[in-house]
Amino acid sequence: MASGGADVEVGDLEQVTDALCYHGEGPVWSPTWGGLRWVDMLAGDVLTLRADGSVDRMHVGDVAAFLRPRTRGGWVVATERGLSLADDADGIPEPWFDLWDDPSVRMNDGAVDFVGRLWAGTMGYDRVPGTATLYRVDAHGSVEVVVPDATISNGIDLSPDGRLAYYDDTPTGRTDVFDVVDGELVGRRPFVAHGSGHPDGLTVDSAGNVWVALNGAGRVRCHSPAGEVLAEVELPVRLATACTFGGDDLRDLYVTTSRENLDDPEPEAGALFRVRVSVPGLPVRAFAG
Ligand SMILES: O=C1O[C@H](CS(=O)(=O)O)[C@@H](O)[C@H](O)[C@H]1O
Repeated sequence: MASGGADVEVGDLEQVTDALCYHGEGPVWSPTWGGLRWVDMLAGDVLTLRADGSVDRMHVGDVAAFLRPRTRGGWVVATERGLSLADDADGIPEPWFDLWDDPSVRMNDGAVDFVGRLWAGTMGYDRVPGTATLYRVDAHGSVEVVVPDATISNGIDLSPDGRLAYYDDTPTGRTDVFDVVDGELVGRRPFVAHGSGHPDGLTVDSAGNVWVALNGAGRVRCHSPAGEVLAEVELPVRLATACTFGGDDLRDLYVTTSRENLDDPEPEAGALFRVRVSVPGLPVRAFAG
């Protein structure tokens, strides 16, 4: 079931795939690969939705955390501790470099900024507080720590003018917002405290609204730039993990789901869902490396 507020309307929810994933995450719409790709994160697989509705699966490593197109063609994928690069859309990515050695920490969600740098978030397999980091990686592979001491570095995205960055460190129960000044994230403050569910992936639409997947609460909630709730998409499964806009007009909101660690998953847990919305998303930003 889906419901919309005055400024944002949402249509009926559609199940796009069977429950193909153990832990679906990281949906990205890109003309580079002709539509939607997402990950079955802990299987280390990247899935591609073809125009006829079929799904291709490609194994890229022990973990496939998130992916983005590259400006020169091909794509980048975050694996367990590093980044891999492919030169063309359907090419298998080759390891580029690892960011750390510690096997207790893995990649999680990420994004690309307006100048083509990659933001790569991490988490400890045991979710030890303070062991996660948000890194920034430039086109040449130079790495900087942007947010230290997080616990589950999760969804991150920018406002349409690039001046704000919204960020989930899941166990805080909040989405926070930073000012982006000369590419640095400064002035961190709470944007929204979510009453239910765990803030997971997020995406910002072309009006600057922030859509947050609430893992455990089975919904995606749309907040205005002022933080008010404008709309909500309710899923038939508890573990809603991430969302992105796709389709030719960028008005299809795709939502990934999971059955990670569930003893009693719903039959649809791990499926991909889609709903039409009245406000389009923003085109994907490609990695410059
Ligand atoms: O992004 C992720 O988030 C979840 C965190 S939670 O379950 O919502 O608390 C985590 O379980 C998952 O492994 C990770 O990919």
